[in-house]
Amino acid sequence: MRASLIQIAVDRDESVDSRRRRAAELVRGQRGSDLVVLPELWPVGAFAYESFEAEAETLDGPTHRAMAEAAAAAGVWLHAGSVVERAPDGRLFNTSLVLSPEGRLAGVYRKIHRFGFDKGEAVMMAAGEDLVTVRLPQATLGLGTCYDLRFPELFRGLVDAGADVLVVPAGWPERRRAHWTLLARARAVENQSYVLACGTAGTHAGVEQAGHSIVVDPWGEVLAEAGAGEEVLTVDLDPKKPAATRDQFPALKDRRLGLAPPASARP
Ligand SMILES: O=C(O)CCC(=O)C(=O)O
Repeated sequence: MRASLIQIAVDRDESVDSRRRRAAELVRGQRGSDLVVLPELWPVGAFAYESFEAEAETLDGPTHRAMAEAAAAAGVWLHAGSVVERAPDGRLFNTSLVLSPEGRLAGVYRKIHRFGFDKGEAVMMAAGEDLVTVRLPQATLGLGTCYDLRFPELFRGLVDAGADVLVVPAGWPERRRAHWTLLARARAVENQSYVLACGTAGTHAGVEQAGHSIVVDPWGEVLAEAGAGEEVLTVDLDPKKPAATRDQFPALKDRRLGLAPPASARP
């Protein structure tokens, strides 16, 4: 199973329309891959909070349309990264779209953990509530977005729902790049799953992006890692490897759920 991560540059000098056209062209160029992944909020920029309202799209908006056409033209499954979605009730969500090789909408994931503490995304956007997996012929994708990577229970929930390839689009800042790499490897090892973590390059809203998109196998080995600039990272995955790893080293079977709280915390 061939996966290509498109680490597109999100710089403040490029318009959203231009980047959307460029992203579509990059996706079209990935014919031969089975799965293509774009990063978080690449049309607008994950930190371009002042543009969120103006660039918000309905689910069937311009990014969806452009990406559906590009996925169908390339004949690939496309995790189209995320967009600022305006829901019918007016709320904004950080929403990821997965498209089939025919351009059909196969999955919608609204980011569950919003970043920013008391500002930015955390106050401007509503939180998703639902775990999302998407069944491909070769694998089951489990979806997370950027800051979600810090919350292991989300990914464990995805594994319990059958995921074996965890896909994490992001707009991760350079300043915390060491966390990005460490957390991607941790999520792969503890869940005995592939992790495809696709970030952005460039600088927008004064935030330098980490780049360094990374593909980790279910044993925690880094199969490929991008540099800082715009780049397409292509890697071949073995769809049998998550199950083989779980058979050979069956740590997931040793989970102890529902442990009692410490005696001192009991009423
Ligand atoms: O957790 C982090 O350090 C970065 C998270 C982030 O930038 C995001 O979720 O947009």
